[in-house]
Amino acid sequence: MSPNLDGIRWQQDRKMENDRSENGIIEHKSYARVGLLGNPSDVYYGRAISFSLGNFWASVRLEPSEDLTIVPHPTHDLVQFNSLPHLVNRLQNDGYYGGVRLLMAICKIFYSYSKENDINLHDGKFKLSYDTNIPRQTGLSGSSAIVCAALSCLLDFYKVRHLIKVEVRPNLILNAEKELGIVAGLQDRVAQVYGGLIYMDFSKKHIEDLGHGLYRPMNIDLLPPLYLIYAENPSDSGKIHSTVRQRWLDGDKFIISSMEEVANTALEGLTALLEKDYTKLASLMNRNFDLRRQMFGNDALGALNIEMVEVARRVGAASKFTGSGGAVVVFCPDGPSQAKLLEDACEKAGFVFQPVKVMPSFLNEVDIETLSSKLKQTI
Ligand SMILES: Nc1ncnc2c1ncn2[C@@H]1O[C@H](COP(=O)(O)OP(=O)(O)O)[C@@H](O)[C@H]1O
Ligand SMILES: O=C(O)[C@H]1O[C@H](OP(=O)(O)O)[C@H](O)[C@@H](O)[C@@H]1O
Ligand SMILES: [Mg+2]
Repeated sequence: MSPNLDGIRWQQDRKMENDRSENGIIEHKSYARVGLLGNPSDVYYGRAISFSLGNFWASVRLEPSEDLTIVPHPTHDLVQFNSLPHLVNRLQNDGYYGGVRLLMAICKIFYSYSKENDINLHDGKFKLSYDTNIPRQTGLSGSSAIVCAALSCLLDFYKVRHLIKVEVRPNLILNAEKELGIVAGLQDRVAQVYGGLIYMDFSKKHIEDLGHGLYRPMNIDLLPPLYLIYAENPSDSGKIHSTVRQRWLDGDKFIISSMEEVANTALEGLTALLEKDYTKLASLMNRNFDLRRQMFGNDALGALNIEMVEVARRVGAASKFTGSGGAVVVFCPDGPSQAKLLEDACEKAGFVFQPVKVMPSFLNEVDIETLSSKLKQTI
């Protein structure tokens, strides 16, 4: 685009923003996330390093209104079908639910939290709608992106951003999903609330003393170029019930020690990133996935998911799941030529291959003020 056209586009964007703010309309985006090291130990008092992924996002729009309305999305909350096979096909691919229940759940959790903490909410009402381009069931945290963007809208509509600390917000997002029976941990929600690259420590002591983990934003320039692989229709992958959580609760020694080792990949990864020791980063990423595979087993992970990891490893790259499966994050130690080999291999295998775009932190001044002073600084 020419500089002149850029200028016109910029003015149009500003005009639209002004029009929206005059009408009291609030819009927030929340991005997908990549668990780079340590996941899923976040669910087990472990540690993680994750970042906000600019390639995909969800957006939520809040418009002041006479009634309180949650607007179904025209495609994600489809209730009108061409035929019975269309309905069945849709349920088989995407399940029964869209985002409406997520918006309702965060409204409930936000209200309860405000009440319990003597945060006064005005009587205004609103219409809440959403959109998302985060591929579903790919372990890129599409559900919490919708919840996170909605929470941000509520914070601004009720003007309580300064009263609900940044560290607490991931818990609210997680609680909204727990309310719906969605099994999840805090890692994703932390990355989505903070943006950028974050080191997280979920040690039992922190969780019990503070009610949340310790979260340290890191400079995104510490990251080498990374790539993302995902499957557009991730079939049955990762859906087989896993017994890992029960085994951990039952004190299974192998699961407990393996989870500690997974958590250590994040601790060692912190030093490796700070020193830009990318050889070490590659070995930690591989180790992280290998430990997951030993704990969960091939059936629970799914053949397609394992193939996504293997396709990268066959060209000598390091790879692991971004979340619980469906997408893989890759580091190519040999640089662009290796990435090209991988791109070709992905095309042959029918996987989508994309360079990763890391989103910088999007905390504003009001958000940062809610943080305790030693957690304000980026490491
Ligand atoms: N793209 C989407 N559009 C609408 N709702 C979604 C979308 N992705 C997830 N959800 C909602 O979140 C719930 C959990 O989604 P999940 O499969 O865990 O996705 P993810 O791993 O991407 O977070 C779904 O049952 C649905 O209610
Ligand atoms: O297993 C994991 O790595 C993560 O799984 C969940 O994320 P999802 O995007 O649904 O795959 C969970 O919410 C995270 O806390 C785990 O680390
Ligand atoms: Mg989810």
